Amino acid sequence: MNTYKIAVLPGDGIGPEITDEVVKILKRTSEKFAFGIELNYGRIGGAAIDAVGIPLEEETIALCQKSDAIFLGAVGHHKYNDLPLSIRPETGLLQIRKALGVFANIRPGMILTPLKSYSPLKSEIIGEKLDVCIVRELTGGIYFGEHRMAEDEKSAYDKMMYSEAEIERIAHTAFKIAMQRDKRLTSVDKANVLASSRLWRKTVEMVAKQYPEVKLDHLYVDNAAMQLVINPRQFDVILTSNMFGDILSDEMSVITGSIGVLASASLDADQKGLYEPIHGSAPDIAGMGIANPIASILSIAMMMRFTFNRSDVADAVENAVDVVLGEGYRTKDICKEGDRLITTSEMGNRICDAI
Ligand SMILES: NC(=O)C1=CN([C@@H]2O[C@H](COP(=O)(O)OP(=O)(O)OC[C@H]3O[C@@H](n4cnc5c(N)ncnc54)[C@H](O)[C@@H]3O)[C@@H](O)[C@H]2O)C=CC1
Ligand SMILES: CC(C)CC(=O)C(=O)O
Ligand SMILES: [Mg+2]
Repeated sequence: MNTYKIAVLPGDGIGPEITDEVVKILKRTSEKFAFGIELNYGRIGGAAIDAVGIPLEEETIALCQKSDAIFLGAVGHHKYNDLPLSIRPETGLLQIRKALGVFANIRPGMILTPLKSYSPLKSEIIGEKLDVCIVRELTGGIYFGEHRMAEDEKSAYDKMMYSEAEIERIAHTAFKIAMQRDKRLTSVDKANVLASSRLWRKTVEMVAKQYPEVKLDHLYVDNAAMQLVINPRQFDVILTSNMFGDILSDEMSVITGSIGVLASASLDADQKGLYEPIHGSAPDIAGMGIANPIASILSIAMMMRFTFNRSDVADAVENAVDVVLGEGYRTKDICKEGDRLITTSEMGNRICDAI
């Protein structure tokens, strides 16, 4: 029997609540599909700051490195806002991504069928189906450049830098994904203003020569943000840098109904991955039992598909989510009149039962 070694990093805010539901799903799938799981917990973000004064310990990095895959809830809370950048919870997240080399962040922007009417966009804009895949570069760019505040605190800068090699590898990831989909790729940059974006565009065009079947186009990020709302179906795969992908994927989450349902996989060159919902720690709803665990549960489906090659398990989890939503059960973020409002934990239980 295969045993999957999974590191579990709950983090802060709603992180521990949604992680509890993920663990239920892992246990249920391991019983149903007869594989072993070894879960090992680690600290990150505020949880690590409270315990040891820094947001990411060597011990957590080592735990992740010796695991087959990692699930991460979310990090951050305003109580850490006054800490220096270098020891904020979010820095722990950036550090673990870098330490694991998970440069390719795949964020599917899909409308789950039972949630079609939850999109704020008109039904004729959404059409029959919306399925966009955002491929975001995750370990470079402005989040990893030097951040400096002048001594008088009257000026500050953040350096945005990309190397050709960094752009090349994420472009290959995006083209390969496009080849398995509708073979359309939109690269999003700000090449009319930024030097790093000019290099981005040039490199993407160079990589494109190896994928002649893929239709490539380019958009500036401001226009891309607008086009996503005007006509999201024009997109198949969107390839973009770290910060632009961060912003566009939150926009995408609104189009698909709620940030509580969008999953993500962050992969290294060997498909080893860190799996996390796209949302943050949502301190405004932490501890209330109302957080939507679906984004995290669907991240486990991605883990099964990408790291463990278990499409059967991934399909079962995705299908169970569809069944429960199809029955009208909703957490607060996606609950309208006539729906059956349930808690975070009830949602996890129902999805488990439907697997
Ligand atoms: N991957 C991560 O760990 C991320 C961490 N953050 C951190 O999280 C903290 C809060 O950041 P925000 O900007 O408020 O973004 P956020 O994504 O945590 O929350 C934005 C809004 O969405 C709601 N929301 C988020 N997840 C939800 C869920 N599963 N179910 C229902 N509603 C949900 C929240 O209640 C809030 O109203 C900050 O410290 C931020 O730095 C933000 C984004 C990603
Ligand atoms: C710390 C942030 C870069 C996290 C975030 O917003 C994200 O990865 O979506
Ligand atoms: Mg984000």
